[in-house]
Amino acid sequence: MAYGDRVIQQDLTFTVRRGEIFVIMGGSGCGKSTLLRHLIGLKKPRSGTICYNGLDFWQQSPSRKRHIMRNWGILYQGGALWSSMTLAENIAVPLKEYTDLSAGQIRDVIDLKLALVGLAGFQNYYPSELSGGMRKRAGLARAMALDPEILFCDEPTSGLDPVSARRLDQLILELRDSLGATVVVVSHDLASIYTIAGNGLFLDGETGTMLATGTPQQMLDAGNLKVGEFLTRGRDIEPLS
Ligand SMILES: Nc1ncnc2c1ncn2[C@@H]1O[C@H](COP(=O)(O)OP(=O)(O)OP(=O)(O)O)[C@@H](O)[C@H]1O
Repeated sequence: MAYGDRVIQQDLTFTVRRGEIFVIMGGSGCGKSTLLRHLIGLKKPRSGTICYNGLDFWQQSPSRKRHIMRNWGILYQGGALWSSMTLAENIAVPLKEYTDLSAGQIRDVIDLKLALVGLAGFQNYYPSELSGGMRKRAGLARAMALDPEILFCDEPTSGLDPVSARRLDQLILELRDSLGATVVVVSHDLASIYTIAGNGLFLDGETGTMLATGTPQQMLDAGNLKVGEFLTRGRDIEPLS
């Protein structure tokens, strides 16, 4: 992965398994968001391949790419809702763009998705009328509008108070369990990582590559000092040496 001549990360090899919550972790500026941009098809890797269900994404035709992307939901930092639209209108956008549902059916899906994230009855609220946690949950409802196979979340708990953050973690776990979605999360929130992560990887900004992969415990057990410091900071766990 590179911007111009500057290589951000290289030699990344990992697999996200269906139905798991996979967390991309690492310190500030190491390239987590850049990796996410590659995974959601916004940026082409300088070299190497990114495969979905065995298909090399960048080798696909534009229509096939669009078809693959139709099965993704994305929760951006802050929720990224359109401020001039109500929650119902926000969630209706992908439904109108990608489906032939009638207005009544779209209303039903909106009601369902808002109920799923604990926002039943908030259809006519504008994002500015909601708390940060509610905005994230509304963003999640929009990301889930098309019943995606893969849900990508960029720092979902950033900017939230601890109670809202843990509620969002629980919601992500529930969505994975009830809808069977695969979830890929960028996070450096330790409480969140230990709550939701099945597997993940640790990116290092200094060496520009991944230092560990696996469950958080496996990453700790692998004994890399930087990974150990990251995964035990502020916790009552002895850093590995
Ligand atoms: N559009 C861009 N053009 C050039 N360089 C960029 C661009 N976006 C990010 N970078 C650089 O790439 C590096 C990785 O950035 P990135 O945002 O992916 O890191 P991050 O791990 O997500 O950081 P943070 O945790 O602080 O959000 C940084 O040095 C950043 O300055």
